[in-house]
Amino acid sequence: MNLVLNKVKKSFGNMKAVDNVSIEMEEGLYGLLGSNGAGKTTLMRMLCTVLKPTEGSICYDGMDIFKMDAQYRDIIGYLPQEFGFYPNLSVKKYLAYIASLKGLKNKVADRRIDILLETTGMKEHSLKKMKELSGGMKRRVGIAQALLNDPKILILDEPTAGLDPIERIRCRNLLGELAKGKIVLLSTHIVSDIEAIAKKVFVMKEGKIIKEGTVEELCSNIPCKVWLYCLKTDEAEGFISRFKSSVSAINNNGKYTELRILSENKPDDNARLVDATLEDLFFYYFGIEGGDKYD
Ligand SMILES: Nc1ncnc2c1ncn2[C@@H]1O[C@H](COP(=O)(O)OP(=O)(O)OP(=O)(O)O)[C@@H](O)[C@H]1O
Repeated sequence: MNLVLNKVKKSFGNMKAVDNVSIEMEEGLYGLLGSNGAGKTTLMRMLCTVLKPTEGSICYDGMDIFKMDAQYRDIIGYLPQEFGFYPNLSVKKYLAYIASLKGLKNKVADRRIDILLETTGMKEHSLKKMKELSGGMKRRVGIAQALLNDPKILILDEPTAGLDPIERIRCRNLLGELAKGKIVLLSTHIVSDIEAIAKKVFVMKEGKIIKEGTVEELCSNIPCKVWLYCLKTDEAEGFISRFKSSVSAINNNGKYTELRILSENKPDDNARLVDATLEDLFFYYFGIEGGDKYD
């Protein structure tokens, strides 16, 4: 099973939202990492046949997905950033409604819904109305609706957006489990969403995939050095303002402050060289404005 994108482009007028993307995915979970406006949603919408590429092809097991048409849509599950939301339906009724839209027979739908309520930890909330759910619960229902047809390909656009840290961990664990036997592509601008679970990460910037590889490969090939430097907190401010655009993390423990600095040169005699993390890589390519760890 594979999904192959060959020189895929999508333009809106003169704007190249996706620019010459060629990637290949097999079974497993893939992360699509990029800042706001990088082109992630546009790419995902093409993978779901919601949008047609301006140029290039997307093939599933060698077949053009746009020619496969309904046959392809039967094997795909999609969680858009904003999914259709019926506030007065209970979770169970909402899932039954989406199942009927997807053409599932009642008996099959009932069985799938029971399994998915269990898998997503929503069983005890199944009679709650959609409007009564927390952000995390809504995302879990969103994942459940994408899984109703037991898809071979699962496309999730920022599934953890707006979740608190506990819900985010829960969501991450669930997705790690779900990836068995499927191609899962998850977009995010939050490194920790994919760091531990992605088989491979695609880094997207200005419509292009600028890097791809396992987390280890990406981190070991970051084109600069990463330094850890611990200094007294009252001395840190001046140092930070001097190295501002190179400081990827600040950890203040009261009396002392620890800085991660991306620099070719040793920033201070007492700084020590450390291994890069995916967070450092994101900072290297997108800078301070690129992500929002607390989103
Ligand atoms: N229908 C459209 N018409 C015109 N421009 C569009 C359209 N859809 C997307 N764009 C533009 O294409 C670029 C990529 O947008 P896209 O939504 O794919 O990025 P993204 O990486 O998903 O960002 P975010 O994380 O903010 O959702 C942006 O500059 C956006 O304004």
